[in-house]
Amino acid sequence: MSSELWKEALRYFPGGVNSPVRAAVKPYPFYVSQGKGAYIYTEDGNSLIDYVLGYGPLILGHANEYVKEKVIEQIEKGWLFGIPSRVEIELARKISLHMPSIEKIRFVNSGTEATMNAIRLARGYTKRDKILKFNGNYHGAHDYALVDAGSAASEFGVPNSEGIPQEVLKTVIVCEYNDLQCVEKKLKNEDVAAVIVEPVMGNMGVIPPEKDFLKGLREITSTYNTLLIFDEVITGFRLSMGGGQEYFGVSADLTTLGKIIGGGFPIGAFGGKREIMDMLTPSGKVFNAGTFNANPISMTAGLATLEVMERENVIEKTTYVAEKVTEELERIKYPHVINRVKNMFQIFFGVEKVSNATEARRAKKEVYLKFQVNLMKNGVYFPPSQFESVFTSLAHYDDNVISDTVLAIKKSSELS
Ligand SMILES: Cc1ncc(COP(=O)(O)O)c(C=O)c1O
Ligand SMILES: N[C@H](C=O)CCC(=O)O
Repeated sequence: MSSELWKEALRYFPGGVNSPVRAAVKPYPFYVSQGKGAYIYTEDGNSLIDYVLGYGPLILGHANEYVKEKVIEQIEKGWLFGIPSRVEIELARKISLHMPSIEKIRFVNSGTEATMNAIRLARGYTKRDKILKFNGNYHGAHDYALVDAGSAASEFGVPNSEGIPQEVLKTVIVCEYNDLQCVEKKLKNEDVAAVIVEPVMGNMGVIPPEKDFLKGLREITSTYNTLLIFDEVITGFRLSMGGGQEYFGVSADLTTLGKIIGGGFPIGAFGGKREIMDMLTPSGKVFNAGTFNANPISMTAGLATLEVMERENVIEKTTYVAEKVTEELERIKYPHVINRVKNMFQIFFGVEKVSNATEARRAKKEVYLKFQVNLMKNGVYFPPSQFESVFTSLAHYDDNVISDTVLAIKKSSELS
């Protein structure tokens, strides 16, 4: 039973969990025993249609057969060598085919490592110390990212984590998302190595960039010789095969990836212009290394996932599901706004517009939570936090899954 497992977990893990957002499920986290397709199955004998999908990586759904076969084939051959293997080249080739701004890439093990290293590389390349990020953007759990951070950092009231040296904090400048004037002013007055941005905010709920925001960032950063880093850990291979860059028609100097490119196994990557990437060790003097970098299991699962995505028009199918689900959400009587970009979305109650983190924080979180708990009772799992995104997968592209979701929304909409 989940209740018993939870009691024991509280003995072993701080706050009972190994990543804070998992503790946001009310009244206590359910424990998952299995996942298949669009469904997860709990230790309490319940099944739920899963719209969290491991917080984004599982764009094909749980335990996809093709990915599973490929991973098992790789396991038969061995799972870690600390020696290069063919599959890392195959995955790099595929990524760079779809994302031409990535001329060279380094595989690491999480989105956190990806952004941490991309920032270090930007500093090494520009010989400047400062970076600019946006309020509510989440770039992982390292020191330079935990300033006005979204996701669980906002959910648990610590957008600015304790334990980060003042010297580090002095190097991080924050602007409001969609505020180009702020960016222009800061870049004019300070020597900034890089602007790092989520092309669509997916860690304060979902917040799209306003028209010309990303293009504006491109222009301003070019003017001041500041690098533009697109953090596409969520949006890469989700908004389009070429990520947010292709979708919005803006090219970044450096790109960080994670989630989907590992097919559900631990992954991170950062890549970009050849002349910048060549500053990395061993060709250059900006250090990065990792025992598990480019491990063959994550490479294989990622490659298999991208192969399915190419074959099966996954982005359009997952977008269709998101359209159907949000059409039903629109019918909810309680005042709300829904932000959706392709196959990622979130609903905010009690506000008329959410275009940045400050506005997202004004939404009625308690109403969202009530809705989320109602949905769980009716067989659908939305993120347990207002500050996460709802995701759809290929496995959701199924009439029964969609109609059961629509029914669950109807039954869960009494919120006053
Ligand atoms: C945009 C973005 N960047 C970076 C990260 C960090 O990735 P990871 O959790 O794999 O460290 C996340 C999610 O956690 C993310 O959504
Ligand atoms: N929003 C985070 C990543 O996108 C959620 C994952 C986590 O914090 O465990």
